[in-house]
Amino acid sequence: MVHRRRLRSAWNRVDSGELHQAPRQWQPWLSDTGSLTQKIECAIGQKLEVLVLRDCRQNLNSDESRYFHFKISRCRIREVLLCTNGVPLVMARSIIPTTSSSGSNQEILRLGKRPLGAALFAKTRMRSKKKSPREIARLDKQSTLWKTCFQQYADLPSVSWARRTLYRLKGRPLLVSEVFLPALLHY
Ligand SMILES: C=C(O[C@@H]1C=C(C(=O)O)C=C[C@H]1O)C(=O)O
Repeated sequence: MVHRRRLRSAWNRVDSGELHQAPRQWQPWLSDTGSLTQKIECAIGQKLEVLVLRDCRQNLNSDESRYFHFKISRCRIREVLLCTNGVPLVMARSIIPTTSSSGSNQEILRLGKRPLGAALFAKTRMRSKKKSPREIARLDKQSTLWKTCFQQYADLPSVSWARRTLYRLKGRPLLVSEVFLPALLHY
């Protein structure tokens, strides 16, 4: 009998004590619970540039399918680089299931070059008091997310620290993965 090879996942819950495994300089970025866009813009003292690499319906990678218990295989995926003065600071990949971008969410998620955080952290939006579940990972060339991001961003360092957060927009899930790039440490 062929046993399904258990998908290797490098992800650990940030509140499971794994944060101290990360390099000290990445820990505040991995654990911050507010808007990443706002945190970066505060650090750089100006608005971020959002370079949209892809924003279309695609297949999930194996890690993401497993995260959603294989219930969804194809949905809207948005991949961006958050830059300042043309220098990438973060690569982000957001999984937006069809059910999460329908109804009144459809207009809210019509983003273009606006950062997703502007929708998720809008003052007008009631935010649930519950903390959004957060995982962190040390990505290398064997990591599923590393391989997925490298297809869109060839300058991705061979070892990168990342986080992924399950946000909810009007109760509907969005999985946001963010890979931190070396230039962010200049701020
Ligand atoms: C979720 C946020 O939005 C940021 C912007 C994104 C985008 O525009 O696609 C994706 C992830 C984040 O880095 C945030 O600011 O916290």
